[in-house]
Amino acid sequence: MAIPIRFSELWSWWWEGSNQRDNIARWPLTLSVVLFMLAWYRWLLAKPKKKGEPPLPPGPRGLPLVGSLPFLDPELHVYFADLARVYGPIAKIWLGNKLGIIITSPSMARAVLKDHDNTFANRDVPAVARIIAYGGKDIVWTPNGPEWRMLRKVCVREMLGHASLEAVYELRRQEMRATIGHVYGRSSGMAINVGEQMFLTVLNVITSMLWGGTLKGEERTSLGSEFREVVSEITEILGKPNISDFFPGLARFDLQGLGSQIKGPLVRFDRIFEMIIEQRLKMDREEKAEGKSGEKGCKDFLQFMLKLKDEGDSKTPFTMTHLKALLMDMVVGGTDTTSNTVEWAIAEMMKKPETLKKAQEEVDAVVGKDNVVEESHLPKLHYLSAVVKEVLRLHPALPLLVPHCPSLTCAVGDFTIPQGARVFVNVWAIHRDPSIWPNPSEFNPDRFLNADQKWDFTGNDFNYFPFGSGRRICAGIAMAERMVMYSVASLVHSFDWVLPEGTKLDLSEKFGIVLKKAEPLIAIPTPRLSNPDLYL
Ligand code: HEM
Repeated sequence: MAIPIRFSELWSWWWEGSNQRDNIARWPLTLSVVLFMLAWYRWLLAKPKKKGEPPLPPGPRGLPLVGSLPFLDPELHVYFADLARVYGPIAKIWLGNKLGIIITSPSMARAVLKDHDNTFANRDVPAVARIIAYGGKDIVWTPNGPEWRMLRKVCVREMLGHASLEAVYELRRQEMRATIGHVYGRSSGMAINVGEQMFLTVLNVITSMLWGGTLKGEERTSLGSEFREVVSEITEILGKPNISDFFPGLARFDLQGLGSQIKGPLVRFDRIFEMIIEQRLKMDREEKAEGKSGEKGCKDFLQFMLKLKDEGDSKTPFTMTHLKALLMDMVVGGTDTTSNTVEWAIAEMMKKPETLKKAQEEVDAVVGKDNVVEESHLPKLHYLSAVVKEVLRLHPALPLLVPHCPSLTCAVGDFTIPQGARVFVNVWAIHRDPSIWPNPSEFNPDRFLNADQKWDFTGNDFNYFPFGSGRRICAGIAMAERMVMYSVASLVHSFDWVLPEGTKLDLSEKFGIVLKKAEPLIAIPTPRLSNPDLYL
């Protein structure tokens, strides 16, 4: 997804992009003049074509060619919420040559994600995402159809369903205990970066579920640090605004060079994937030779996927490209989303210490101070569950979801949404609508303890849907819910948290492919369990 920029910056990207390619600098410029004329023409004529078809939604006029790009605020979710106040719950915005539709009310969200789910369950794939996802062969970017359904089934039912997650609890437990031990080791008054710690924990959990049975010891540790580097390189490039997305006609010229930049991390990832896959195949061959194959079922998701590749449905085959693209989805899609939510939870509770105290009292009562948190305790932690829900209300990890794209021109409300538009559902703004949520900016977990209202993550209630709704709802909800709850419970049970002297808690947000804290949470942990053995 592209982040917005100011016009001066847009120009400098354009300029840099052109200069990096001296030998072709002249003809893209000429070409762009022609495209400018075409884009302007299209922009002027962009209105419903069929007689009697409802009009496009209202929205700012913008400028020829660039549309509203010069006026965008980097905090895109806030800017879109402001537009909704002027133009209403369904609005249009021109981003270069691309038509964006902004949805900002529960009823419009329902129309798009439920009533017209089949039409809108598609994506407008950003140029760099197509490259990094092996040509868009992953779950996130594959269009609605048999291939996407097959991938979803593999992922949600077979790997990220409750039964599969239960089977690999020990892996999550080991990583969580290692994190708590590591934080304890640094708890002599030293501050830690909470988000960074959690990112490492989640990454280790995900990779150990993917190929934990394949790589061991030193090899696994060194791979972990390489992964961290590559993931942050990828998220950085994915977060940059790209002229190729605003002017799809120019995409093939890759004027900013982001397409070639992302090929670097892709090659590194691919090399790692190849190496791990080769290792797993070798282990399988050895086990077969020793007559041990099929003894205990699959040891990790990689083994399961390799089996599926060889034995799967011939009508919609699961290929090696799908396998690698799924590995990429899990590693890139599951890490930042989960770790940022944990960081927000600790930060919000530190800002309102009575909530932290209440959460700690609850965990103490359920787990005891002479014990460690286990996932089996989580269903009894009602207040903590309310904390997590409230954090995801205020700071949904993907504030505009992953933009949807209608496969057909469609009427929504009194307006037309043309085929191919990029549809932003501003769940962040809906979660802060004062007509739904009293004192919406206040962090108040108690609002989720009201027994009359069943708030959950199923996406059935369009007042609250941090994981999206409909066919394209998050594929990792079960995993995310467990990991966030388990992490927050373990962190508040094991430690008290204070800020380093002289620092202030800043809760500002920063828009990006994942909504982050503008300033990382740096906090000092103090052990609160009596027995040091509980930190080993
Ligand atoms: C707190 C953590 C998380 C949040 C808030 C979150 C939220 C979301 C949202 C809002 C979407 C887009 C829904 C839409 O477009 O309508 C999404 C998609 C997705 N998420 Fe998550 N997510 C989280 C964690 C995870 C994890 C841990 C995984 C996997 C390990 C994961 C895998 C995916 C995938 C594969 C998709 C694409 C689904 C599709 O297009 O069919 N997510 N997530």
